[in-house]
Amino acid sequence: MLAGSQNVAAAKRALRPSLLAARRARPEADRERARAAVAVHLTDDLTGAGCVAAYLPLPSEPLGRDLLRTLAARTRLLIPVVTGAAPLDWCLFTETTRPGQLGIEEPDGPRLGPQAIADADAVLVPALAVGPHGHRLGRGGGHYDRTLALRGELRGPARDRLIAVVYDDELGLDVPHDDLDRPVTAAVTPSRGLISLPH
Ligand SMILES: Nc1nc2c(c(=O)[nH]1)N(C=O)[C@@H](CNc1ccc(C(=O)N[C@@H](CCC(=O)O)C(=O)O)cc1)CN2
Ligand SMILES: Nc1ncnc2c1ncn2[C@@H]1O[C@H](COP(=O)(O)OP(=O)(O)OP(=O)(O)O)[C@@H](O)[C@H]1O
Repeated sequence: MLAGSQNVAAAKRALRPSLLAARRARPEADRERARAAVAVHLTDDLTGAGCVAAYLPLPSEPLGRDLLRTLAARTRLLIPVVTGAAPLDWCLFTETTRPGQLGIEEPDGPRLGPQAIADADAVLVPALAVGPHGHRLGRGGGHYDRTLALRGELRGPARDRLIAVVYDDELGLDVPHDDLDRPVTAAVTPSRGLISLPH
């Protein structure tokens, strides 16, 4: 690894604990308000899509299962499955789920293969923070970076719809990044709504 990317990795590691602690400290009523607001911002925008990739949220993330149910009724909704240090695999959303690797729930249905990410018209991406130009801080597995790199290879350079879902105060932070990071093109927050991010 280059010295520069080692510094970036260390800077990312240093940022995560306070962001995770702030999420854990959010009262359930705030989380519920955030999930509901994000659903309002995304519903009309995404229900016209033929296929959307999202994720089964952890309790502290500002995305709710109600939005996933609404989307699944109207679009093909892809949900990730962690398979190790590789691009994420994908399943269609199912109401019943089981615990997967890393404590994240995963759907019960057949695996579609990592290349299914190329089918999505828009991708909802989990993040702990997002910079002003779309650089995102994830949980550190590199899962989404690998996945979005594969999507870029399969789809080519056309303008993409990669939407990070974060709380208001997590957008616009100074997020360290290197060449492996795949910037998102937009972010949604409870109060600010859906915002396009310039590269
Ligand atoms: N909802 C969701 N799904 C996702 C991600 C994510 O950030 N959020 N990931 C993004 O790449 C991948 C999984 N990466 C993960 C990396 C670390 C932990 C983790 O530290 N889990 C803790 C519990 C965390 C909590 O409750 O806040 C644990 O297992 O102790 C979880 C997922 C794929 N699926
Ligand atoms: N396209 C890639 N190919 C191989 N390794 C990669 C790729 N992208 C990132 N990585 C590696 O994955 C590790 C974690 O990266 P990083 O800290 O950016 O994860 P993250 O974006 O926070 O996590 P996630 O994408 O799972 O939300 C780093 O060691 C990084 O070098």
